[in-house]
Amino acid sequence: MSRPVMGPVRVGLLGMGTVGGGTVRVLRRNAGEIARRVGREIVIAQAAVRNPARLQGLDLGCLVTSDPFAVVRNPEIDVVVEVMGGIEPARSLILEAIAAGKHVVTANKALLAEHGNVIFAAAQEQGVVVAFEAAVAGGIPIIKAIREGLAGNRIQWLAGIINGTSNYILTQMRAEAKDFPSALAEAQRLGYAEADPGLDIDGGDAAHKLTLLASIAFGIPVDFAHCHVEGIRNLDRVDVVYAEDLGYRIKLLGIAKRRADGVELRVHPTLIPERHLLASVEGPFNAVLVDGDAVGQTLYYGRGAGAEPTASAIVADLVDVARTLTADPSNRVPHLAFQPDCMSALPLLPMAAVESAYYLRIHAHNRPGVLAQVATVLAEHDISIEALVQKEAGAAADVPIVLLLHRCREGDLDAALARIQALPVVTRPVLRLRVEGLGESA
Ligand SMILES: NC(=O)C1=CN([C@@H]2O[C@H](COP(=O)(O)OP(=O)(O)OC[C@H]3O[C@@H](n4cnc5c(N)ncnc54)[C@H](O)[C@@H]3O)[C@@H](O)[C@H]2O)C=CC1
Ligand SMILES: N[C@@H](CC=O)C(=O)O
Ligand code: NA
Repeated sequence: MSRPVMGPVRVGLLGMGTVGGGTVRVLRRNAGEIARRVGREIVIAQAAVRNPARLQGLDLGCLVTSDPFAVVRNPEIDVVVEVMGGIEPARSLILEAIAAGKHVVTANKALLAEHGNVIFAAAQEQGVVVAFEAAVAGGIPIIKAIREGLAGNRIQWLAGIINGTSNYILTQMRAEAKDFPSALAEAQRLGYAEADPGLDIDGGDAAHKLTLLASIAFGIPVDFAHCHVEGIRNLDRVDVVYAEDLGYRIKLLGIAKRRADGVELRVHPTLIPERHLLASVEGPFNAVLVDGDAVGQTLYYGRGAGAEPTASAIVADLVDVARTLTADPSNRVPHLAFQPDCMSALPLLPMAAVESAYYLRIHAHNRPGVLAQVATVLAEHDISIEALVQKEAGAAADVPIVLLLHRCREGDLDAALARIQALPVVTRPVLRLRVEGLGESA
């Protein structure tokens, strides 16, 4: 049977930076392959570029404007691709595109984590798609995997390395013996870091992505405000070395766990056993481990950042949108994987309710009896010590004591830590890291 000939899908591109440039290249290079998949061409009909004069002779083969609203208001555009980043004007542009009945593809995890509920509700109302595969773990098709591939499962938990910059820094500190500032400078030079690298090293970027993952895994509204966020800024190379001595690697993990009483949603540096698959994810790579009741554990690995890996996800979303342009909106895959009127009201739990094992680095005066004081406080809170590392102090006045603690409630540890911190022998803020086995015994 012959197929009706349809004109191209016309895309309006907002932003021509790293991801925008990659999207133009991939769409062009693979145009024939994409048309074979979709049954029609996907072309960029108009692009908004902040400074068109700086395109330096690069022929985009389309209308170019410096006004992104002109793209959104162009009646010839079917799909808007937002790869400018930031909250405004991206938020207003996307809402206006939706109101005009246009589909949207975006890589903007910050915007969706903070304003996703409003944006997805508006899209639902208008019967258009807001696709966001590029927003989480770049080129890894993790949204597709969870929302569609694992749709038969009750997902129990997921854990991921979802910030390439932090993972690159931790790898450099461990494998190349680099200190934190020079590893960060290198990550920036290589283009992994956000414009504001604070979003990477303080955990905000990973938390944006984790918030979106938790929504599609558990069918809960997007709730970035209640995600616990801790980055790697306060880590020292000594922690990486101590962790290694103890048989662990430190990774910045995003963890989302469904419990009977609520959902744990937390981003923090975490010690994981060095034999665990996630421990060997190095450099700027990302990996997400998902545990479903039917399938068990599945692991997704690949490049979480960079021009073409991220463009791979943008173009895949464009293909998806192009394929569903003529479909009845009520038959589309829901934005957050579950029907909007079937979202769960499970609360996000405070960290005090989380149970974990812990790593502590305590600096104290080099005197007899210090360890006994610390151990007594822990014992009074029913917290037991699994391992202890104390290097030869020599003549040093201040010596780090590193402890691995058995699993306990974080609220109990908080109470014990307040007392340990107040001991006159303790000289600096105590560093506390969580230790997770991720399905294996920690
Ligand atoms: N770079 C990466 O590896 C990844 C980036 N993302 C997300 O993709 C988005 C874009 O990131 P990048 O391409 O790396 O940023 P970028 O800074 O390289 O590019 C953004 C571009 O948008 C342009 N722009 C900003 N405001 C504009 C305006 N009002 N009018 C016209 N142009 C405007 C800028 O001039 C710049 O060329 C962000 O939301 C980012 O978080 C997501 C996954 C990976
Ligand atoms: N800065 C981010 C880029 C992709 O999302 C990262 O390092 O992962
Ligand atoms: Na992705």
